[in-house]
Amino acid sequence: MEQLLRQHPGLQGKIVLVQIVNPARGSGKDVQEAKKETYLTATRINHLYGSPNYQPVVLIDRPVPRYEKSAFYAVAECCIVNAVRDGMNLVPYNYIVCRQRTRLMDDALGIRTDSPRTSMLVVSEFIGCSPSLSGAIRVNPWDIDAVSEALNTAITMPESEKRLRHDKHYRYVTTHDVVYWTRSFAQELDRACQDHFSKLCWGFGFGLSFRVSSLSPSFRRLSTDHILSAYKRTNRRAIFLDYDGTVVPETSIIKTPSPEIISILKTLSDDPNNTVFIVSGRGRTSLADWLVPCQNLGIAAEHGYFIRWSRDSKWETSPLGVDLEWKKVVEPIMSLYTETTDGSSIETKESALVWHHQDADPDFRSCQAMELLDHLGSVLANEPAVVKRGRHIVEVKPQGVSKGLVAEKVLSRMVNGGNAPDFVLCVGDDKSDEDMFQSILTFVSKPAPETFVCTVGRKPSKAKYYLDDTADVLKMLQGLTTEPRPLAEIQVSFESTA
Ligand SMILES: O=P(O)(O)OC[C@H]1O[C@H](O[C@H]2O[C@H](CO)[C@@H](O)[C@H](O)[C@H]2O)[C@H](O)[C@@H](O)[C@@H]1O
Repeated sequence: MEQLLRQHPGLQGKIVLVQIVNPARGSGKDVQEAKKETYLTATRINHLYGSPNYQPVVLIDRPVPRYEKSAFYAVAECCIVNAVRDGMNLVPYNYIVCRQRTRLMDDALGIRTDSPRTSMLVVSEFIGCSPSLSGAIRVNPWDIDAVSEALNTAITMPESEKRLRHDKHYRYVTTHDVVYWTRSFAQELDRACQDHFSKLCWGFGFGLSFRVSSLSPSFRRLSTDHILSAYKRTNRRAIFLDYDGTVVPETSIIKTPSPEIISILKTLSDDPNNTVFIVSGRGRTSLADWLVPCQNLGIAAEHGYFIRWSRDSKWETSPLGVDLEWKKVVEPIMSLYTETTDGSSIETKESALVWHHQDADPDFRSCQAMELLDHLGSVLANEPAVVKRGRHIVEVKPQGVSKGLVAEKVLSRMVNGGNAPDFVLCVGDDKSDEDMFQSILTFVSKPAPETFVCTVGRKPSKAKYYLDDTADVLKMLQGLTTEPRPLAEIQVSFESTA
C-alpha cells in the first residue's frame, strides 16, 4: 500500500485498504512481533499519506463476525490475499460470492439488482487456491513492486474486463462446491480401486517422484527362449531399438556404443531378413558417427525428424517441422529456468530444444520441470510444437514428429514392398518410446506377426513385456544373433578328466 501510494500519488484520498487481522491461532513471540510490525506500518502509512478526513489503512484487530466480513467483501472493489505461505485459503472464494450479492444486499447498498457484477483479485502465487483462479492477478508476495503494480492494474482495469473476470470466477466457485469435490474424489477412488485385486502394485521412484502404480498381471518378463523360437521361425523381421537407456545404460557417462553393441547391431542389420532401426531422440550427427560400422542399420534421429534407411542412403527430413520459429520463444524461457536451476543446461538440436536437469537437486528439478512444462505448454498453445517430459529432460519438438510415426513409416514400407513383417521387436525405455509401442500395437494386422513390444524396467507401459536393464536387452539381442551350433559339430569327449 505504501509503495502504491508512493508510485501513484493520484490514488491518495481515493483508496482505502481494510486489513482484517484474523485472531491468530497461537500467541507466540513471532505473532506478537508480526502484529507490532503491522501496527507500525499502518501508522506510518496513515501518517505519510493520510489527512484528518482520510485514513489509507484501516486495521481491524478484533473478531469480525461473518455478516460484517461479508459486508466488507461486498463493497470492496479489489481483494488482495498475498500470504507467503498458505494451505487452502477460502477468502478469495468468499469474496467472489459476496461480490455477486443478493437482492437484500443490493437493496441495502442501494444498487439496482440488474447492475453488472464485478470483482478483482490479487493473489499470492503461493496460496493453495491460486491455480484455480485463472482470472486473478497472480503475484510473488516478496516482490513489493509487482504487488503494488498488480493493485494499480486491478483498480484501473476497465469495468468490462472486471466483469468478465468476475463471471468466470463466480461460475467456477458455484460449480466446484464441496459436493462437486466430494463426488469427484469418490469417483477417483472408485476408478483407482477398480480391478484392484487383479492388479499388481509397485512403488516407483524416490522423493517427490515416488508413485504407486498397478501393472497388469499379463505384463511379463521377455523370455529369451520364447523370442528366439519366434525369431527362428520367421524371415521378414522388423526390429526397432531405442538408444539411451535401452542399448546404452542411462547411468553410463560414455554414451558411445561399446564394441559389443556395434557387433550385435551389425550382425542383426546385416541379416537380409531383418530391417533394423535405431530410433532415438539424439541428433543425427552423433548417431551416424557412432554407428558408422553398421552399413545396413537404419537410423531415426531426433525422434524421427530425420530418417536414414542405411549408411549410404540420404537423410530424409520430416515435412512436419518446417516452421521452427517457436524456438525463439522457447529458448529465453528455458534460459530462465537454467539460470535458476543449478546443474541444468540447454541442448540445441536441429529440430528441438531440450532442457536437461539430471545433475540438479532431485526434488527441486522435479518441481522446476513441472513448472517449465506448464509454462511452455501455455506459451506454445498455438504453435506447431509440443512439450514432452523425458528422462531428466523437458523437450520441445515439432508437433507430429514422434517415434510412433517412424515405426508406422517403416512397417508401411515393408507392407507396400510386399514384405509384410512376420516378426516385430521393439524395445525402449522412456515416454517417447511409448508412442512407438502404441503405433506397433495398432499396426499389427491379421495374420498377426510375432510381436514383442518390450519396455526396459518393470513400470507402467503399453508394452506387454519387460526386461530389467540394458544388460538384459543386450543379452537378449545377443541371443538372437548367436546361431546355436548344430549338434553334429559339438564334439563330446568320453575321455576321463580325472
Ligand atoms: O530416444 P533416446 O535414445 O532415449 O534419447 C533421448 C535423449 O537422449 C539424450 O539425453 C539423455 O542423455 C543425457 C546425457 O547424455 C542425459 O542427461 C539425459 O537425462 C538423457 O535423457 C539427448 O541429449 C536428448 O536430446 C535425447 O532426447
